Amino acid sequence: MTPVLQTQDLGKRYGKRWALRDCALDIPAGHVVGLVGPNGAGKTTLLKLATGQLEPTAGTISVLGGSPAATPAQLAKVGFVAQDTPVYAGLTVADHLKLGARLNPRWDAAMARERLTRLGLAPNHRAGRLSGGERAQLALTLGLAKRPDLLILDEPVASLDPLARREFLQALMEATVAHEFSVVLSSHLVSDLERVCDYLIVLTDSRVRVAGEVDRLLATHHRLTGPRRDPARLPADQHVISASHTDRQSTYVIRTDAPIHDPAWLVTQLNLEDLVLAYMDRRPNGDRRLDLEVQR
Ligand SMILES: Nc1ncnc2c1ncn2[C@@H]1O[C@H](COP(=O)(O)OP(=O)(O)OP(=O)(O)O)[C@@H](O)[C@H]1O
Repeated sequence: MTPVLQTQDLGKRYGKRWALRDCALDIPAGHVVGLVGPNGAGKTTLLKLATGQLEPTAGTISVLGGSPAATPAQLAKVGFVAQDTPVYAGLTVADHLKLGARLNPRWDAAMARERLTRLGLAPNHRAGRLSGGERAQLALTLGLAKRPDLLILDEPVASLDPLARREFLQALMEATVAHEFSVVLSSHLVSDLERVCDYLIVLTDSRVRVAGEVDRLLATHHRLTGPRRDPARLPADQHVISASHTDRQSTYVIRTDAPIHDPAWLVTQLNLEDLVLAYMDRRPNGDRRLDLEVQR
């Protein structure tokens, strides 16, 4: 099956500063991909490269097997809702639906109408007078109604209240099941990602730190707690992701495919938030053997 997103040595530089570099991804179709990382990590840059709004400085990127935004057919396959959920301030809600129907070959008019009615967005309401959250709901509805093969959402739920966030993520999940499309969404809200994502990318300092299916990542990462131990004394197949020590105790987050038999360690499983935080931990980490791991 054609990957939804494939990059090789992908990089983007603004002036002298790399916003994204050495990015290698190969994401199969059919996933809801969570993209997470601190402010300024390069998430929006990656999403804009994927939608053809930015050109790479280095490397290559292919989306659904094609060059981003290269042809009308490619544009029709990819939906994008930007971080600031832009809408046309002078147009009404109904105008947006008419425009969507005219511009998108697979437009789902019934779904868009039904969803906006349920959300209480009146057709004659000017978009410029909507609240931030209502504007986001309009933009997200347009993204869903486009019925793309890949929907890219840059912090889609940031301006929504908790109930609206839950409703949107539920609708997104139902739509992916019903219409079998892929989603890439960035968010700082790991609990939201935990609810909907089955594939994770962690970006920090302009680089992909980890990428892979959530189940596999959770099965291969563990927290080890026990008597203080130097990282050099860990088995070679245990790759240190993060480490912290007190005088007597060490705590490691490691990645390994092998079972852990050492009785000195208390081994605990991680949840998605633990995993993300371990990769985002920027404390100096002595003998860190691996800080970049990409899995399919
Ligand atoms: N147009 C631009 N010109 C110069 N630098 C830019 C530009 N856009 C982004 N950057 C820089 O590139 C880096 C990555 O920015 P990006 O917006 O991709 O991060 P992000 O992970 O999406 O951050 P956030 O979580 O805060 O939205 C940042 O250091 C940012 O200042």
